[in-house]
Amino acid sequence: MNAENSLADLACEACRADAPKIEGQALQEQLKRLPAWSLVEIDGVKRLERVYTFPDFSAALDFTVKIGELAEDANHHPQILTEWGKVTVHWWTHKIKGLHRNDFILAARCDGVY
Ligand SMILES: C[C@H](O)[C@H](O)[C@H]1CNC2=NC(N)=NC(=O)C2=N1
Repeated sequence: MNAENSLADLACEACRADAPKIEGQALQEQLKRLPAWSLVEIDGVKRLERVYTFPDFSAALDFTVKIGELAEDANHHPQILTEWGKVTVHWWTHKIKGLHRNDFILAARCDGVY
């Protein structure tokens, strides 16, 4: 069982506006558990990013629906860009304008349905 799978199995917690952001060394440690993901910063907000590739638009759309369903199940939602052959997913926690443990859990769950 690799670290990524155990990450996907963790429970998401209801995120509060005063929840601590994951930053610094803790952020680097969590990133190691998501080798296919990158850390990006857009408009001053750190996010997790992965680009998934597919044979066509239909497969990309099917994956998009799966991501939407796991997001709804967790009440934690990504930004998704769906294109022909590509789905770009960004995770961050809007309430804290940064990264929360939930974002790492959901990113791992996305990998689980890819
Ligand atoms: C009211 C609802 O629970 C909140 O707006 C949830 C919905 N999904 C969410 N998703 C993400 N990524 N961040 C949030 O802060 C967030 N908040």
